[in-house]
Amino acid sequence: MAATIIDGKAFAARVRGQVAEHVARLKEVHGLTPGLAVVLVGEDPASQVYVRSKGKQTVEVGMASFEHKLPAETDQETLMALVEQLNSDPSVHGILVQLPLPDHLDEEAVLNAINPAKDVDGFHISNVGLLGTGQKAMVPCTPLGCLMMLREHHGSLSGMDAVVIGRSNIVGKPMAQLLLGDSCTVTIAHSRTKDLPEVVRRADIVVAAVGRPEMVPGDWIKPGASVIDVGINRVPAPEKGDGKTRLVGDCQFDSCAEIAGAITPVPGGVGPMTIACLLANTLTATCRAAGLPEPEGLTA
Ligand SMILES: Nc1nc(=O)c2c([nH]1)NC[C@@H]1CN(c3ccc(C(=O)N[C@@H](CCC(=O)O)C(=O)O)cc3)C=[N+]21
Repeated sequence: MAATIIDGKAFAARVRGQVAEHVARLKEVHGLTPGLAVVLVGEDPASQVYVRSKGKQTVEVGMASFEHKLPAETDQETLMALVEQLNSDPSVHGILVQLPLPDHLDEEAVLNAINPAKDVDGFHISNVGLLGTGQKAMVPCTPLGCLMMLREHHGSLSGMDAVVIGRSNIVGKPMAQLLLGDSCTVTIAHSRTKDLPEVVRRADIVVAAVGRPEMVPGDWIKPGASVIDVGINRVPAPEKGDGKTRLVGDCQFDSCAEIAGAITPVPGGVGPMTIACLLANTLTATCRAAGLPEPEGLTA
């Protein structure tokens, strides 16, 4: 195996350490405690696990954590009213509404009701526009975490060929904007892309964000390229026993690791960085709201 394994778990722990230092100083010097509110509608077990883990890490870095669990049948008005309440609560600096929402709810309307300054997911239309025009925005956590790992590994990304596989609003599109902001030549590939293997073979940086288990094999990868695997797919693992599952990414780890220069594992890669960046964004939102200088190295 030739590739450097980018340890997202260790990187995320360092980011949380930096966040915790800033939080301690905010408390001591300014009497400010950053607060993150997470809203979960419904009882999806995977979502509950993520929300619990976010809440635990929020408290560990010294922030206040507010969890709002609403039943699956919650109506639009009730959810919008909760968002309004959090918007006007001075102890809440960041708001995250866990996605996906149940089908009967209007996701776009809910996300756009969040005060953009508290929009730590970066999904509000004005943050999307700010990012797209290179202005100061709240940046989506997963792409921000991917960018941090790439910058750490490469230093400058200027002039590199980057291929983002997947065009979602949560990962693919903002990832492409961030890479463009760091002067990569960016291609966004998707399900209709002609000759995807050839497109991917041109890339110095591959970001796989499609949600299809192990769809990128090693022979699509240019030797020495950096592979960032955003996929978190739970698949059956009969070898572990009846009904057992395991997590795999969108890339075939072993074959890609033989050819790549660097690769993120699943689990232990992008996932932990996503949560660390959520905490970083909450810190950033708190500093901006208070008119204080932003933490260095924790923003795009
Ligand atoms: N508004 C919103 N913002 C989100 O950021 C958001 C969301 N909704 N809905 C759900 C997805 C999913 N998500 C993950 C974060 C961390 C891990 C993570 O840390 N995963 C571990 C493994 C966890 C396990 O073992 O299941 C890892 O990759 O090492 C996974 C998934 C954030 N999401």
